[in-house]
Amino acid sequence: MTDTLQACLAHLRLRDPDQPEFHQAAEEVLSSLWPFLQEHPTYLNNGIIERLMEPERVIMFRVPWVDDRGQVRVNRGYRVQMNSAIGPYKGGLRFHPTVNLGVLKFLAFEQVFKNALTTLPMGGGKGGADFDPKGKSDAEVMRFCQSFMTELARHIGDSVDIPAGDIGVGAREIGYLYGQYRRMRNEFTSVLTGKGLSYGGSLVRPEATGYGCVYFAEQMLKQRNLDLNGKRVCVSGSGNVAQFAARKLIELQARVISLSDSGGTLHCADGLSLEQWTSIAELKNMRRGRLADLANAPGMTYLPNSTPWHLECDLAMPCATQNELNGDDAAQLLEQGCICVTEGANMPCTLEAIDRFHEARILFAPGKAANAGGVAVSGLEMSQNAMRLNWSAEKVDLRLREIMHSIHQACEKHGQEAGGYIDYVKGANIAGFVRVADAMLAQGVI
Ligand SMILES: NC(=O)C1=CN([C@@H]2O[C@H](COP(=O)(O)OP(=O)(O)OC[C@H]3O[C@@H](n4cnc5c(N)ncnc54)[C@H](O)[C@@H]3O)[C@@H](O)[C@H]2O)C=CC1
Ligand SMILES: O=C(O)CCC(=O)C(=O)O
Repeated sequence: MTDTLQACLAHLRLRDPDQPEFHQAAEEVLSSLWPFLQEHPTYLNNGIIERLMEPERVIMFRVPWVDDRGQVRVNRGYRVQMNSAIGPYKGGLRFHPTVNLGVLKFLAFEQVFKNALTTLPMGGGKGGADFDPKGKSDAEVMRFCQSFMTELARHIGDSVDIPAGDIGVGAREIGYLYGQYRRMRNEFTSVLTGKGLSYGGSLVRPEATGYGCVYFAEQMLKQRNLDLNGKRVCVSGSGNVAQFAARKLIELQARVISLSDSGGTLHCADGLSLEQWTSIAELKNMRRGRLADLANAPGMTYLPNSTPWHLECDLAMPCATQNELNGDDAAQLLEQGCICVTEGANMPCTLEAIDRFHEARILFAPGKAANAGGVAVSGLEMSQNAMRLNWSAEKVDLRLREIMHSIHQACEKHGQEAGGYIDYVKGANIAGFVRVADAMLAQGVI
């Protein structure tokens, strides 16, 4: 399998032909790692690549539940336990109709490298279901979560596998999932992160992914003696990551000129104010509405069926979902003068888009580095739970900043190119890989 990069990728495609997202994530990682692997043949000779590509375990299960009309519904649930060489499996749960094994394998694979970059002892995993919480009542979501956890509970534990949120799984879902686990096991442990503050959650966990992404962008700009002050930033998405990225950007005097959802883009040419941000957060988190509902709000223009990438901006922060920014979008961003792209979502840019950013020598950071703040603070939530105490928001935020800074340093160290350009993709992949691969080598062929 490992004779050449192309043979390796061809083998993966042949083995699981219906998993294009996983192939894409593998291609991104392996292409940038390949020269390093040639220089360090021990990894290839010990089958590290073959083992990294194959999940340690995949759990797939039926999730039956009853809707508000009394009808029995069935969804498919999953947990991909990808790699536990450096710690228990850790990674979110996604509830979205597009969830399938290939999507979760790509997310779990990315998570392995991301968690290693945080320097905390966490392996990688990801799970979820093809359940769509959109349009469901709270009672339906609760019954679904209880059924999902009834099966998942036998495969997780605070030293085994610690899930958290992702798309479609926020505070409400984590609460229902945690309640069911506690009821079944009769124990109060750190088996999930992203918990509510009243039952073991950490301050700053809800904000951490978005804030961390902005801290990372600050470090990137610093490379070129720039800062966020006055910069126009296109943010996509309007969920957890997008909201808190936008919030921190506003705090740091940047101009957030867009947010989006799957229906379209909200354009705010002057930059979102804190009041506008608050009304959007309330719409999304409390009323679970669509951005189209704000079409007539003052100072904002709603662009139906549109992504934000044609808007004139200095920075782009894709924070919605995978492959939301393609090669043509990248070309448009470059044409409009964008100098920095920081991925808040997991794999939001296609391989073609990344190639364009690299060719143009602009700053580009992959999600596994830039959005690692969320899982990092999940790790801090686990530490606080284990010590049975709570840290202040200031303390958690400071640790988050330090971790994002150290990830940036690791990218700089391993991603240096001729002329001082930093290839953050290469840097993040090599730094994450070495930590996991060395632990695998030390533990023998398992
Ligand atoms: N929540 C977390 O702590 C972390 C999340 N991520 C990643 O960040 C991304 C966003 O996740 P969250 O904000 O947690 O989820 P969320 O469920 O809170 O928000 C998802 C957002 O994406 C939008 N969206 C979904 N599909 C879309 C599409 N096709 N086009 C445009 N918008 C679309 C939704 O409308 C929503 O605004 C995902 O890629 C996730 O894997 C990464 C690291 C941590
Ligand atoms: O906080 C966590 O454990 C998971 C976060 C996550 O799913 C991600 O980093 O993509």
